[in-house]
This record gives sequence, C-alpha cells and structure tokens, in this order.
Amino acid sequence: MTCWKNIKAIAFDLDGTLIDSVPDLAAATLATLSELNLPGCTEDQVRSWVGNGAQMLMSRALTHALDREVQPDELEHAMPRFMLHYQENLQQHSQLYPYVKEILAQLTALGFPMAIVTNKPYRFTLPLLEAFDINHHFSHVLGGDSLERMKPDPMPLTHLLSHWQLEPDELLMVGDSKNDILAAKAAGITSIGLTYGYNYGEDIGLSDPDAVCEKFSEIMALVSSSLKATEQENV
Ligand SMILES: O=C(O)COP(=O)(O)O
Ligand SMILES: [Mg+2]
Repeated sequence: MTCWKNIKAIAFDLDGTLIDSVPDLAAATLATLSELNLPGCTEDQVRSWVGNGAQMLMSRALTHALDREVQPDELEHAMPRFMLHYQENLQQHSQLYPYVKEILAQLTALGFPMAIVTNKPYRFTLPLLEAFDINHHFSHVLGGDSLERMKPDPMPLTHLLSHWQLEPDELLMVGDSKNDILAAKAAGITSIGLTYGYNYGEDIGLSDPDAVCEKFSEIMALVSSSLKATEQENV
C-alpha cells in the first residue's frame, strides 16, 4: 500500500506534466523535415513520438517521413537542424498547464525539496523553466543527457535519492508517461501518473502508478496527506 505520509521530496517530469511543449516540438520537427525536403507530419503524430528525448523524437519523425528504418548518418545530419529550430522557438506556443505555477508555489512554501527529471536535453530545460519563471522551485534539474541513462532507467531518481539522502519511500515522481512510472518503480519510489499529457496515446493507468490524477491540482490532496501525518506525529 502506498504510504503518502512518508513523502519528503518530489521529482517532476517536464513535458506533458508541467508544460504543454508539443506545439513547439512539432514546429521544430516540421521545420527540420521541410529543410530536408521530406514530407511533414501532424502535431498529433509528434505528440505520440515525444517521451524518449530529442534524438528519439527525430528518429521517429524520420522513420515516418522516409517510410523505412532511419540510418545513423541521416539522424546525425538531421539532429543539429532540429536542435537549432527548437532552440530558436522554445516557447512560442508552449504553455504551462493550469495551476502548475500556483501548486509549485504552495509546495515550495510547504518546504518540499523539488527536482525536474526530464528526458528533454538539459540545454532546453533550464531556459524553458526560466521563461515560465518556475526555475526557482527546483534545487535540481536533470535533463535526458545529464546522466549516463535517462528514464525509464531509474538512474536520475536514484541520483536524487542519494543526493538528498532519502529512503525510496520518501521520494515521489509525478509524470505523464510510462517512462516516469517505470523509472519510479525501478527506483522503488512512489509515483503519480497524470492523464492529460503524452503517453504514446496509451492510458497511463495501465502502467500502474500509485495514483492517477486527471488534473495537476489533484496532486496537492495526495501530497498534503503527508503533511497532516507529520503534524499529527508532532502533536
Ligand atoms: O523530451 C521528451 O521526449 C520527454 O520529456 P519529459 O521526460 O519531460 O516528458
Ligand atoms: Mg512527460
């Protein structure tokens, strides 16, 4: 049984959890395909390709456009173009999901240490957090290329556990993708799956997170049960 009262720190996924970033990722993907004289794709297709970092997104887009397996040199040729297009338009159409700012402020006020654990390359992550003015909530920001392995590998989460000197049941992962839930399970930590993000078009409930939330604001009720328990222990 999940013990919400033990939660002391929270790791947040970024794309599809805090920020709806697909519109800008889709624009950069389309610009890259067009530069390579390849057929385009829809925003819905890009949404189903997000989840394993920028290189995998481009690899899936090229596979679709070429209608065959993509060769390493083709991916190598496309990547710098994609990175440049996305860098130039990180925040044209992307938006924070409702109440993200308010809830992060409340969690910070309650004293939870918080981190970002995303598969997005680090070089895009910090500027995006800064552009939305939420960077100050996170003492740790781990991109998909910050460590040797990215989610669904547990490495970024075990890194946080050892840095914060926490037991696994004291860390919570909040994310929209099965990669978040698989990483959390492999690290032995608690997880919340959000239904509104990107999960390859699959139901996040099938990954069996400890709780499923339809809105970001719903995480507050679960996390605050940890505070009530702490208050009672201190009476
Ligand atoms: O960039 C991606 O592919 C996914 O990023 P996320 O881990 O923040 O959802
Ligand atoms: Mg995500």
